[in-house]
Amino acid sequence: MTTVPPAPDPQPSGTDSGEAPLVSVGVLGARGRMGAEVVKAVNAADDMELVAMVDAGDWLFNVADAGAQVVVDFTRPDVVMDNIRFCIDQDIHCVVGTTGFDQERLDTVRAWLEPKPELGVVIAPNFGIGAILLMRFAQEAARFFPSTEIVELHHPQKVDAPSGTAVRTARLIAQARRAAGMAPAPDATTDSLPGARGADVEGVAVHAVRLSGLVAHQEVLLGAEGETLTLRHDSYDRASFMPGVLLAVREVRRRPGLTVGIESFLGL
Ligand SMILES: NC(=O)C1=CN([C@@H]2O[C@H](COP(=O)(O)OP(=O)(O)OC[C@H]3O[C@@H](n4cnc5c(N)ncnc54)[C@H](OP(=O)(O)O)[C@@H]3O)[C@@H](O)[C@H]2O)C=CC1
Ligand SMILES: O=C(O)C1=N[C@H](C(=O)O)C[C@H](O)C1
Repeated sequence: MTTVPPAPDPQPSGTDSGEAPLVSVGVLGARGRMGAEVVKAVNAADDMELVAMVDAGDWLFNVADAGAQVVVDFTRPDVVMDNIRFCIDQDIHCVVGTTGFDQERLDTVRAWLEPKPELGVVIAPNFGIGAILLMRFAQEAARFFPSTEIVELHHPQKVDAPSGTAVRTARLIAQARRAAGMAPAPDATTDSLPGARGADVEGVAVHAVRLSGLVAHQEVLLGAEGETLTLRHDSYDRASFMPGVLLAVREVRRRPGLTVGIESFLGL
């Protein structure tokens, strides 16, 4: 797919009317499930203009040639680092929803940004407001419950497991448990089939379900003697991620450096 200019705008810059200029946005992964939703959302936003859509096999320079100020990336964990590097080299701000970021990758992006103090990159494993609140609630609750496990449930086309959201939730819970000086969660299992107890993310068990009919869902199960607390979030439609994505596109140009998660944009 080559660069596809948006429908002509009667006042493309917004400046003739005295309004703020439109933010020029390029979308990477534009033909994918999330990318296509971002294209729709940007086209519907009256303060943005879509200047480039790029997918696998397309010429990445299209986003630079089209003058994108902000690129939104929903591609794949195995290509996203190259895309970010490219955007930083081209002085383009980046909003990244693609998953697969560990501490090493985040440190690498931070290092790439050092010589470009005016540039912003936002990397968020989940732009859904409910999912962000679930992470916060889980973090708050963790210190009160000796046991915490995570079950994430997604559509079967998802390429990574566990989900980026589940990994981040587990890390936040683990951090809260460490800060509270808690012992490891009780678990007497000595004999199980490999995988039966899920993945171990900093001491928190994470279980991944892939099921036709699902979109993106997560439960955090917390247990103490005689009681459990279950926190659950459901994204039934990818439209649920769009308010967060558009917020990040608006914020990224005034947030230089690397921002992980959009909690701070929401006042959390
Ligand atoms: N942060 C958040 O809120 C959310 C994050 N995600 C994450 O977003 C990512 C994408 O998810 P989803 O949209 O479902 O996946 P899709 O597979 O539907 O979309 C990814 C698209 O990117 C394309 N692509 C692959 N390589 C490149 C490249 N080098 N340059 C440009 N495009 C490329 C793919 O093409 P092809 O199929 O030909 O490879 C595909 O069209 C995943 O990591 C997912 O976990 C998803 C939902 C919400
Ligand atoms: O691939 C998906 O669909 C999703 N990916 C993100 C993740 O891995 O956390 C966000 C959401 O769960 C949907």
